[in-house]
Amino acid sequence: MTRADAMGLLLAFIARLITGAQGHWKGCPPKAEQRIYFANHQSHLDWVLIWAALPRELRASTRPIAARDYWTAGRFKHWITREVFNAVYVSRQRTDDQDPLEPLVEALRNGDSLVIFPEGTRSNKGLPQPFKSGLYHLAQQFPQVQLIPAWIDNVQRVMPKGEVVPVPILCTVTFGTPVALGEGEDKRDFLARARAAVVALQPVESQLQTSAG
Ligand SMILES: CCCCCCCCCCCCCCCC(=O)OC[C@@H](O)COP(=O)(O)O
Repeated sequence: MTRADAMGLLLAFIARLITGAQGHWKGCPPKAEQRIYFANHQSHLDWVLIWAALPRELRASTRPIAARDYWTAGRFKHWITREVFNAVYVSRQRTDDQDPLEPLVEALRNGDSLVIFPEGTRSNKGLPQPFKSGLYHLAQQFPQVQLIPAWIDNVQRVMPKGEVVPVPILCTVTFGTPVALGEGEDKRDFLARARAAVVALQPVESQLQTSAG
């Protein structure tokens, strides 16, 4: 076993410890078909929880989209995303001569499944920020790929932005019904609908907390 494999197992173990096991597949079963999972983003553990919730045989072909500026700055961050999780890096700064979605398109052409956090950054509010447009463009180009919304609950309290040491607390990942781009659907409408599909998966107890504080 390589060091990267061992790190993967260790992180999956930690994720299971703090989440009390698997995800809740409410709107779709885990399945070997090409998918783009999209979720709210509050913590580095978000990706690990989704990954740990997948059946082991689907993990190798399911890849996180990672911000290039953040995850290639520093040897450990680069190693863990490249070697352990086979991340697809995306540039968050726009340049004129390059399509930021190109690496994602290539991965999808390859048949890989992706996990995207369409807010593009971690937020510490209860509800997700508006979604960036990448998800819409990918939905247009890859109509055959299933778009699966997911809500990750409570992780911000395990490892909020700025914290290094995780605090054990129960977390859940809930997967919803696939969302499809409507024929001729407007970009803004689709992105708002996709975000609403994620928010709708928030467990009731946690909705109460969000609205209370
Ligand atoms: C227990 C020790 C925890 C170790 C954590 C290992 C984490 C591996 C995480 C791989 C994550 C890949 C997905 C990242 C998605 C992404 O790239 O979102 C942007 C944020 O990331 C950083 O940007 P920001 O929130 O703006 O600081």
